[in-house]
Amino acid sequence: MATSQDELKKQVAQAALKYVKPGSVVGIGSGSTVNFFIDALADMKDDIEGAVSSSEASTKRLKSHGIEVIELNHVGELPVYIDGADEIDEHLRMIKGGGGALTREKIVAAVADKFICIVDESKQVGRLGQFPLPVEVIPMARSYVARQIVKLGGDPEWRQGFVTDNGNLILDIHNLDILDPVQLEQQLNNIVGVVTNGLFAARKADIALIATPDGVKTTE
Ligand SMILES: O=C(CO)[C@H](O)[C@H](O)COP(=O)(O)O
Repeated sequence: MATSQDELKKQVAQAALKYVKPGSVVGIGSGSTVNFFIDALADMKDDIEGAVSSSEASTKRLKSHGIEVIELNHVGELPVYIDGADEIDEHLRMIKGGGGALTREKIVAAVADKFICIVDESKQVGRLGQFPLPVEVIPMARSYVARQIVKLGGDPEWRQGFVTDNGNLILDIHNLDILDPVQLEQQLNNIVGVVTNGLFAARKADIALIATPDGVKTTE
């Protein structure tokens, strides 16, 4: 019988537990794969100091398991950050932000010593860019930022009705030819009104755990 995608997500979430250091604070991403990780982490809650969360949704789930959520500003060391991705390439560069939590995810990832990316094999790509690239934008800059994105060759689409945890909006960029992810990440961030974008190329993952029907594969 074929392994379901949820089963793969559960397996990769379980495999990530071995990277959690007893006594430490754990950085937690967002999304359905991370939800499985949070559920698995609940069994270890007495062995960790707590968690730093990258979204209101993850905070709620962590608290529902009785896992203490600590404000990032109160944390000195964050050995690992565990998060999913919408796409990941062979260099462990990613597109993230399908759930709209990209800015807080990027902040927590920046603080962490190691970024462990947990995905099922459907997220692996040869070249980033099939998944629309999310950009978090200050609301009053929406039209201006959209015009600048068109100049870069992309087709921005306003994720209407969606508000980020930071009170901003999301433009999803379609049809972008991403030749140099590091350069594009910087170019997009340089547009006034952009908070950040979903390319995780300058700070990519350190380890990818990829769930396949034959087991979880590790890439470093
Ligand atoms: O970046 C994210 C949220 O902003 C998620 O990590 C990404 O969308 C993957 O989610 P899922 O595990 O549900 O496929």
